[in-house]
Amino acid sequence: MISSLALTDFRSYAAATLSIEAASVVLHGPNGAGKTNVLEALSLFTPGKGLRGASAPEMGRREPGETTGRAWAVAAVLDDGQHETRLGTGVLSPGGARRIVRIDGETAPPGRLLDHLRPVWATPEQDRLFSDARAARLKFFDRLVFAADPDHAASVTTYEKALKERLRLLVDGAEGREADPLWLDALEIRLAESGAAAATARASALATLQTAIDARGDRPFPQADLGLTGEAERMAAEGADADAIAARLREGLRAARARDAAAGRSLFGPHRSDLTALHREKNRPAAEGSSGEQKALVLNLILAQLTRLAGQPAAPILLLDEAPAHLDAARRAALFDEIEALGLQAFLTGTERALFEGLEGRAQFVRVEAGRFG
Ligand SMILES: Nc1ncnc2c1ncn2[C@@H]1O[C@H](COP(=O)(O)OP(=O)(O)OP(=O)(O)O)[C@@H](O)[C@H]1O
Repeated sequence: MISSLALTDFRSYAAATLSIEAASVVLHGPNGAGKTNVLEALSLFTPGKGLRGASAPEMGRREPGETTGRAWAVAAVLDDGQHETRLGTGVLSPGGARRIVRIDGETAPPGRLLDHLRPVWATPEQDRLFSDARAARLKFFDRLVFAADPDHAASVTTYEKALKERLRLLVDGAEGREADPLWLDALEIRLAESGAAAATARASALATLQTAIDARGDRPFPQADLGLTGEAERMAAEGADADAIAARLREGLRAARARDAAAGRSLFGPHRSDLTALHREKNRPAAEGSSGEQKALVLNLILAQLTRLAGQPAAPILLLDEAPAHLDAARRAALFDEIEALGLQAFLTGTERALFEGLEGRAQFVRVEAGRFG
């Protein structure tokens, strides 16, 4: 577990350290105190832009009137009972855009963080996940896939880059500038291969998550029947191999060229897939549910994710922003019991300590105020 955290010029924190003594940590304090900033700092111990999807310069502390974020650092000690690992990330110069990662003092590729820690987060933005825009939902799901299957991020990045290039060529072609047909073919091959890999990883993650949801029963949250729209994902779920899926994607991409060029958008491919969920008990689409119901479904999905990650060598940690929002007292209590039963480390935020009554005596309570720990 993480045994200490140090923030230097990160968001609202000039210099703050927190020594962690319990598996669960409750951060409570008024609005704007800096609670979410702590979760964001912890979410940077995995590749990517963290829980707010922010850029590195945004995270550097700015005094009123300052336009450039300072050089910042987040450091943690990970203690597995046998030995300690020091994890660090930050930028070295004011406004620096590239965050670097250090493990035990050595600069390391961000992907190496996955050998040590797998943060999973739930934020208030997900309260309407199922009625939100499709792209946000797919991104959420891709992150769940990636946490257990790091290659998935590379497939998605390769795919998205090639998709942009293909569209540029097609639009250029439509405007009369000659598009190199060989280059277009090459891009579509790359799209088909990375798209098939991504769809296969998604289908397999979906099956594992559904099994975990089913095994969890309905404790403490309602269950979802998950699905993925998208032809490639359907083929993968039915057992088609990557070559067959890639061949189908190539065919579809080729057929979509004229339409994409005219629309100025890429209308075919697994970037248009979607995660669907049915509230099992009510037999209704999750999208029709209230914020509280959607939150409960998302939390069940996140708990299922944690169950499947628990089998892996790198420890999952749970970051729950505004955890008690939308949850009634019974669900809150059940959530706390569940976190303890999973034996994982969790960081929870909320404005009132009283909302975490069920964790009194079981968690470490930290008062946060104006970028300081009380
Ligand atoms: N780069 C930055 N430099 C300085 N302060 C920042 C920076 N980025 C954000 N802040 C400040 O951090 C504070 C927000 O912190 P945070 O979102 O963690 O609050 P919170 O305790 O989670 O609040 P809430 O309960 O409203 O969600 C704001 O006061 C904001 O101005």
